[in-house]
Amino acid sequence: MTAAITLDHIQKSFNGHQVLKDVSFSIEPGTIVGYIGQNGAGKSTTVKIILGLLTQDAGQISLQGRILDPDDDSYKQHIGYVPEAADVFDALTAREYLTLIGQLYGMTDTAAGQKAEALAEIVGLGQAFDRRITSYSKGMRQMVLIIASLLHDPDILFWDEPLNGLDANSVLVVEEILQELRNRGKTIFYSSHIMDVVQKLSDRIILLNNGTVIADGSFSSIAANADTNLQQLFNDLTGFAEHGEKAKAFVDIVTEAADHE
Ligand SMILES: Nc1ncnc2c1ncn2[C@@H]1O[C@H](COP(=O)(O)OP(=O)(O)OP(=O)(O)O)[C@@H](O)[C@H]1O
Repeated sequence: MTAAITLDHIQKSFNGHQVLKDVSFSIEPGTIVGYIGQNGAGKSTTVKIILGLLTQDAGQISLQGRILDPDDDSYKQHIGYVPEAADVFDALTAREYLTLIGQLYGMTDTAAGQKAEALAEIVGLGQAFDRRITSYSKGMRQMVLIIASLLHDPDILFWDEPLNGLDANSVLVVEEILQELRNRGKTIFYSSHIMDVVQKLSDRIILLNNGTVIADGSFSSIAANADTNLQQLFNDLTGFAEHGEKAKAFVDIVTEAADHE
């Protein structure tokens, strides 16, 4: 089977600091991959390189068996992206914004508008669909981004913190949507810091630390024993043991009597 995503020895530095030292993996279609790592580990950088928003210093990327060519962006038709921090044109209504996105992917405005409205209705945005996005809550904006990433029915999804700002009910809906997409052969590559969700949803977990992949596999295959959970495993593998001491030292300083002028 042709891999959906293949990274072959990717390296990337910023200002002399090597963020990605040597990152390689290959992902089969129809897989949900949780891409995890500490803040600043290089998760967003990896995704931006795959999407052509950044250029790697070394290494090769293939999507659906085709080596990415920076001069040919036709592969973007097959990709959906939810960025971690999105610039939405929030002076537009959701209808206007999503119709515009659909058009950028080659849909007619009628088809894009109708599809977006039907999706918005299902996730509870129907009544707000013709309101400006400036008036939306964080969770509502996130749903707009999720719809925007799916309008053109892409094969591969890159979602950076897709559950950002969503309430508990919306999280459940999005989790089910992810699983349904996977069941229909889509590949989902997402990053999140919510370890219980990553543990529950991911067919495969890839843990990035110090610029390399230090764990890669299903949760049961990377867990040392059956009693652990992904949060514990993450702490162990990234060498982070002293969270209690850190919290105490932090609050000691907060509550320390200060000299005031
Ligand atoms: N355009 C840039 N210029 C300089 N440094 C950058 C740039 N983009 C990212 N970095 C640095 O690269 C490192 C990795 O950043 P990245 O955003 O990929 O991390 P991340 O794993 O996604 O983190 P988080 O979980 O906090 O979102 C950080 O040290 C960041 O400061």
